[in-house]
Order: sequence, then C-alpha cells, then structure tokens
Amino acid sequence: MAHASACFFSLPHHTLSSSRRNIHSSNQNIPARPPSELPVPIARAASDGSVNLLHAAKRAVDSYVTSGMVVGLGSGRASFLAIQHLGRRLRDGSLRDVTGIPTSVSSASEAAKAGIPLEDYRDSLQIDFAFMDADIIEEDTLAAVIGRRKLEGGESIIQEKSVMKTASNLTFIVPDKQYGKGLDGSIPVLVNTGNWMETAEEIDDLFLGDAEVWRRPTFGHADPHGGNFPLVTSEGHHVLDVIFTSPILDLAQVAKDLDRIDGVVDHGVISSIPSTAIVVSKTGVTVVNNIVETT
Ligand SMILES: O=C(CO)[C@H](O)[C@H](O)COP(=O)(O)O
Repeated sequence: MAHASACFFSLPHHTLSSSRRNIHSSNQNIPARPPSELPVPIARAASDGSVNLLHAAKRAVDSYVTSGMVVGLGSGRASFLAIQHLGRRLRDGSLRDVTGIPTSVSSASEAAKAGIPLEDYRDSLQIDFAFMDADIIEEDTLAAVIGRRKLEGGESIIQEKSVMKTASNLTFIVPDKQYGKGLDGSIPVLVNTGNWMETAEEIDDLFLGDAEVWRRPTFGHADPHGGNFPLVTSEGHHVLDVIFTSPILDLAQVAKDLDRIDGVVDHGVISSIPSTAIVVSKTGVTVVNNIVETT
C-alpha cells in the first residue's frame, strides 16, 4: 500500500486573471427517486440526502475520470464513496490503467481496499483530475476550506493542497448547507511551533472582533492554548483554528492576509484555482464551476 509522502515542495499556484474569469453555474439536478420507491436502508439514507452524496461521488468519477488517468483521491465521506466507485469501475473493466494519488493516509487506505493502484505524491507528477470533500465552499469563487476535521495522525493539509493544486482538473463535493456566501466557522492554520504564540497573537489582531484563535489539541480538553496535549502534525506544525464568528466575506483575501504573517506555514484555504463543485442537497446535485472561458 502506498503511503502519502511527507516530503512536499512549493508548487506553482494556478492563477486566474480576474478580468477573464467567467463564473457560471449549470443546474444539473439529478432527480432522486422518492424514498417510498427505494429499499428500506436506502430510503432512510435518502431522507438525509446521503443517496445524493453517492450520486455526487459517482458523478465526480463518471464525468471526469477516463482510462489511463492519474487521479488525486480526496478525503472525507463523499471522497471515500468516489474512491469505492472508482474501485468498482476498475474491477468491472469499464475503466483501466488509473493510478490513484492519495491525499491522506485514510484515502490511501480506502483506495487500497478498493483495489486502486496507488503512487505517492511527488513534485514532478502530472495529476489529471482530483476530487475532494470541502468543509465549506464560497459561492461564485469556489474558494474552499479543508482541514476542519480531526487530523488522525499522518493527515496533512499541505499534502492535500499539493495534490489539488497540481491537478489539471479539480472537483469538490460539498453538502449544500456548506456552500454559499458569507459562511462562518473555522479555518485551520499551520504554524511553526517555536513562536506559535506570537503568530496566534498576530492572527488574533488581524481578525479582531471577527474570529477567535485556538490551538488545536491532540485529544482531551481544548482551550485557546490547546489544552495539555497540543497537536503537532506529522510535518511538525501546530494547528491554530481561527474560528470566525462573523461571516467570512472573502476567503481569498483571508488566505492572502494569513500568508503574510510570519510563522504561518500554510492553511486550509484553497482559492484562485479553476475548479468545479458538486453541491449535494436532499433533492439532487448541482454542478457549479468557475472555469475561465478563453475566447
Ligand atoms: O478536510 C477535508 C478534506 O481535507 C474535508 O473537508 C473533510 O474531510 C470533510 O469530511 P466530511 O465530508 O466527511 O465531513
């Protein structure tokens, strides 16, 4: 089984000229069968929208993966469904010669179970397509936040972002309640451990009144200092959760502001790259993109 490499390099950002950016959305609702027509366990799932999560995961694979591709395998519930579907398509022979690049230890393990041939991420890789769950997606820009979840050893926001930025084509899968404008909640920020408190104070000053900054604990009691067991990631960083209590109006700007602070290594915002979002609701899925149209 391939393990995610801990060695990452700084990769070129894809840039979008804002004047050329043409955001459009296509409402492609896949009608869901009414729960009454479905077998009982699926009917139960339908009522909470998880059948549509499966539709979205299948759609990410069926619309974008073709034989011979190198595919970045995301992390999270929908990504794991997509990994399982990709494994099934490889087993039934409708797809061939696909190589998976896991974004995390858990996606590597899910892919190994699904029988997907894997390679570790490396700087020189060409990744044709990647899919990923997101914690939130900003409407229109499709800037995303990842990494709110508990990191279960070996997980790496840096690795996940490297795979996503390298992919020629990127699709997020997100529930509709996590898609919109002015969403709030936390943004994880990776910081050097030595001067973490100064870094935390600078971030606190930057977002004064809009956010609180808490160091993430490994387990147990949490407080602004990270409790008795503050988390140190596999790459040796602390995670500061910048918890926005006011709506975040411009995620790309938040990312730029964070990038300027000494001691900040990376963060969970991914912005300004061409991407598609498959937005999942109880009634279906909607596909939205921010792809630049060249004329
Ligand atoms: O951080 C993330 C990926 O890096 C995802 O946002 C996270 O895994 C979401 O998980 P789920 O969709 O299962 O709630």
